[in-house]
Amino acid sequence: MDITEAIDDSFGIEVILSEGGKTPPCCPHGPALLFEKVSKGGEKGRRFYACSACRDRKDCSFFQWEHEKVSEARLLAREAENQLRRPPFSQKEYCTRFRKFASLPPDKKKFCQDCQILLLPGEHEAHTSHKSTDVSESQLRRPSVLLRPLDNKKSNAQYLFTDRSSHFMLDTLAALGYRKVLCVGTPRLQELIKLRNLEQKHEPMKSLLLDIDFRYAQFYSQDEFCHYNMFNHHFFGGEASNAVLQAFLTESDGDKVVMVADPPFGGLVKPLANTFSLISQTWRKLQSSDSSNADMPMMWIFPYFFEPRILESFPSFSMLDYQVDYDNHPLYKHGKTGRRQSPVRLFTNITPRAVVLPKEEGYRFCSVCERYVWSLNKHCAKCNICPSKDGREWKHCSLCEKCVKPSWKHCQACGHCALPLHPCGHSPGKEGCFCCGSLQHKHKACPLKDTHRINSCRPNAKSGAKNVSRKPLLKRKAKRKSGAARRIKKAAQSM
Ligand SMILES: C[S@@+](CC[C@H](N)C(=O)[O-])C[C@H]1O[C@@H](n2cnc3c(N)ncnc32)[C@H](O)[C@@H]1O
Ligand SMILES: [Zn+2]
Ligand SMILES: [Zn+2]
Ligand SMILES: [Zn+2]
Ligand SMILES: [Zn+2]
Ligand SMILES: [Zn+2]
Ligand SMILES: [Zn+2]
Repeated sequence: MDITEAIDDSFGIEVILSEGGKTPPCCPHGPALLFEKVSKGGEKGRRFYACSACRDRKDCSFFQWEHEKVSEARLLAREAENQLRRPPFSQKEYCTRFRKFASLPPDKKKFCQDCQILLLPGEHEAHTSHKSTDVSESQLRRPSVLLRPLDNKKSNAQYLFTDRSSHFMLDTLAALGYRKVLCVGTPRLQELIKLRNLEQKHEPMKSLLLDIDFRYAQFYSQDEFCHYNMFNHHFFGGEASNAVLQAFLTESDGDKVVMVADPPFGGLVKPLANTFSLISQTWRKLQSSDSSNADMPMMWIFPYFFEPRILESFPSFSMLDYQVDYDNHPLYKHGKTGRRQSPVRLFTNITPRAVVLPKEEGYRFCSVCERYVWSLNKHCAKCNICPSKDGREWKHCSLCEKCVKPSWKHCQACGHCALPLHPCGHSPGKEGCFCCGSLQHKHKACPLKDTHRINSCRPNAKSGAKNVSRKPLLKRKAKRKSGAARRIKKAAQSM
């Protein structure tokens, strides 16, 4: 039995976080997450453990029923597999290697494209049949350019910030007085911070990168990089890495710290929120007593249609109108220049009016909402908000008494606004409640609403809950959208 079979006949999957003190089994990505099947009637199904980080079982096939007895032989095989998938060097060894590499003459500085590793002199021979390239000083300072972005659509596609977006974020954080940036899954931001320090034009900033991609370990010292899984707050380097985080979060000499996280798109909100809360708690414990109630300043970069779910976990967060865009993503471009506007936004507990969005890019300040908004996001006097979420100009419907997407029309039969081609008359929706499957009510009225909170409530039967990828969502007219893509698109439409 594997995860696909386990969820094949199911209606939905829910993540169960920390119930009691049971230690979860480990896959190569650290402690597995506990999931629960939810069937159409809303009955709870069997619980099982699966990998926290991989949404494709080709990347990690770990599966175990909650109360399954696992034989000694299987445990040993598992441990062997976990060992096999560890990085070839420890962080300390990577640092020593880097120092050696940096001191090599320019013509000896080689990088193996196939193995994605910096080569030391004695190692060239073993890579002669591989494609290797020279590494310049400036390339060594830009690992996110040197390394091939991971493009595994299902588990870990690496989308790197454009200069526009990364400079905007860094300038904003610097202007707000932050001197330490905890970079969770944001290697390009960390790189920019280090480059900026070299210019010696600004007050120096410190950064610590936490990322699952251990190729980055080659370029950073032990207090600059930790091999980390943000879905279970797992440090592959154990206690030593945890100590690095603690030291970083300690605000000595008034160095204010902020976290910036850009998780993979299909990442489950609930475990991510749990991780960010744990980081905030660690930060709080390290503060002087006067900030014992404060929350750690955070920016969580995620698509706008996850707003309800993020706010459910972090009610003090606001979604900003700023459109984050990516270099290696042709469709996720800013405003008018790209084929589409990027749906990726900043969610933050920093006061929105303090985050000044650039006027020259088309943002303006709304004095009523006290935040910067996108030019097409016009303030509605009736709703008394700037209502647009997706960057388009929304319009007020007096019957619904709220602003709706420009493409929506008020439907008399349904009694609310919807896309002109919606499955009309099937109120509360042809597919009923997306939480428990009942056709009698909508999610809002679902009696199980508070018990069934998962990122994407209902997986497509075949593709499974974990098949959430970043790319398919972007292809508006993809021939056949994955279950996840359909779901996320639906989430976007229902907003
Ligand atoms: C969408 S990319 C964001 C990159 C960012 N925009 C930048 O330019 O620096 C997601 C990042 O999270 C990392 N990542 C993916 N899964 C992760 C996990 N389970 N734990 C920690 N990091 C992860 C990836 O290696 C990648 O660097
Ligand atoms: Zn795994
Ligand atoms: Zn090689
Ligand atoms: Zn407004
Ligand atoms: Zn309105
Ligand atoms: Zn309406
Ligand atoms: Zn209708």
